[in-house]
Amino acid sequence: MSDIKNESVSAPEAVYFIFGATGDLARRKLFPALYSLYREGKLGDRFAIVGVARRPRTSVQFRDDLYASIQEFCRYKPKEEAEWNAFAEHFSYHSLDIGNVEGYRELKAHTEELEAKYDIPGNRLFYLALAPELFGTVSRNLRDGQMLETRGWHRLVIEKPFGYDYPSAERLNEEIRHVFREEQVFRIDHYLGKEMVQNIEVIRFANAFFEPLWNKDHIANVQITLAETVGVEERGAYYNKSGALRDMVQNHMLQMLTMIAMEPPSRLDAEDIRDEKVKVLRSVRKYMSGEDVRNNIIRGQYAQGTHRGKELKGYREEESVDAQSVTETFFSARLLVDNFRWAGVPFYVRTGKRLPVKSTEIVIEFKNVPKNVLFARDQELLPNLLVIRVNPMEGIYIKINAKKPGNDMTIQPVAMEYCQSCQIGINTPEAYERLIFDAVRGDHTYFTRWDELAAAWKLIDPIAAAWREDSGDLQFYPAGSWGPEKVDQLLSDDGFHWWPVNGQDEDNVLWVSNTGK
Ligand SMILES: NC(=O)C1=CN([C@@H]2O[C@H](COP(=O)(O)OP(=O)(O)OC[C@H]3O[C@@H](n4cnc5c(N)ncnc54)[C@H](OP(=O)(O)O)[C@@H]3O)[C@@H](O)[C@H]2O)C=CC1
Ligand SMILES: O=C1O[C@H](COP(=O)(O)O)[C@@H](O)[C@H](O)[C@H]1O
Repeated sequence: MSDIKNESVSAPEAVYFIFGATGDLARRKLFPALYSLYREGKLGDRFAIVGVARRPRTSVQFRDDLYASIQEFCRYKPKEEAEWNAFAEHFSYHSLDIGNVEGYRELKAHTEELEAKYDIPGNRLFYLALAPELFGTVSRNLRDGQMLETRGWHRLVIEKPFGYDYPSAERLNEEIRHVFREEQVFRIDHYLGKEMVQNIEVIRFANAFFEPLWNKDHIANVQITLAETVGVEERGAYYNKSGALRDMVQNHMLQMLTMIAMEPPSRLDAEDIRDEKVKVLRSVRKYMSGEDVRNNIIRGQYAQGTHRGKELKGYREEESVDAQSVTETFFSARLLVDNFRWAGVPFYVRTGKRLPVKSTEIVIEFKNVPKNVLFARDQELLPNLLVIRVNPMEGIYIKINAKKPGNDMTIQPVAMEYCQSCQIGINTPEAYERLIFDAVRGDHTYFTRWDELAAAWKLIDPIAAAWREDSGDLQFYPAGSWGPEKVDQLLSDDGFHWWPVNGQDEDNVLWVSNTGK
């Protein structure tokens, strides 16, 4: 069967394999996503899910783990025993060491039984919730263990991080591509599954308010913030090698930037959209010298601090982190997109752990009207803002100037807010639900194509190289603060400042809002 996109509203019949089924990602994200899809009738009845990992586990124990995961992390809770059993019976567990090809032959026999039981025509989706070093081995052994010899489609879903730099990503890609074609590969960036990231296209291209203004003539700067309150938690060993640059910037931050900056695609088709995104990444100015990197990028690491009265340790004291580590837990940059649309418009990005709030927001700051307008003579006009709230609040916020009621011409900024999460709940459906559903239907739109990924690494590698040469620019910031002090200077040098996130200023004063908050 060909690997064509299936537009139907429910998933085609398939066996889903979760490699890494005993791991954290499966427990916190994948099982809950599968249950939500089931509850919404999107999986139908003809499906099977096989958990694969090394440790011995019976299918009954596996279903107990599944139940615990749904109870803790899923937005739906099991209703009654019969309903739960009807779902859980689709799950089974297969213990296998990724490197052992014999194990795949046993898996094949198990899968064929499931396909016969549920009348599934050989469609197989392999989700690799595994360390990336194992991707190549799994791909090879799926082929050598004859797991790809059916008449149905075969798709591979892979998690980030995809490589450590461009050369390692290319090697990884080669290993996978010996077995799977590009159109069979779905590289996850869960930010692309978020409601408001997908909404960027609609906000931009379906509004006469914004579309004509979306360029250097009308936009002064763009600010993308991805702030987290958490530290590295128990992922110190992974994070210490990755840092914010590889963990967040190479993927989520650049993906949001491309959605904001891309040209309208000729069709709303996965390949057309991804073509436009690649063009943006190729237009982002590369910082090749140490001086360019120092002038445009700030990296920081959290030191001891406090958050809401709680004492927090510094990064170097975290579990599995080297006491001399120079890994950045904070990144901020002035990025430039050197094309006709964006020439000269700074895109300021910042992301960090142990910041004061959990918030992902994109602020579009518009250029001001000419200052000689009569009423603006003796008043400082604030710029118009469009704020796209991505996470955890979801919505759109517009700030405009209006006359203050009264006899004179005093101008005040007012806000118009569409708070989506207040109305329909946060992140509904969750990113992983959308992405699993898209992958099983063969829709690549919100997955990263290889050339996108390659272009992103080519932007990141020179920054990492400059940092390796000179770690002297690492700035420490107290946990619970907004990062190194210098991060404000990045904008003030250009005559701008960061807009507060979550609609709050530093003293937690809410902005004017028509929702009455
Ligand atoms: N956790 C998260 O929130 C996120 C994770 N990711 C990525 O997802 C992937 C998985 O992460 P996570 O779940 O946290 O990792 P964990 O360490 O929690 O789980 C790893 C899984 O891999 C299995 N495994 C490891 N080696 C083998 C092997 N040789 N043969 C068979 N199974 C093996 C483990 O099974 P067992 O121990 O039973 O052998 C376990 O199920 C990683 O690439 C990570 O970067 C990406 C975004 C977020
Ligand atoms: O991919 C990752 O993302 C999370 C943040 O995701 P969010 O959806 O909660 O905003 C981050 O904590 C983690 O370090 C990173 O690997």
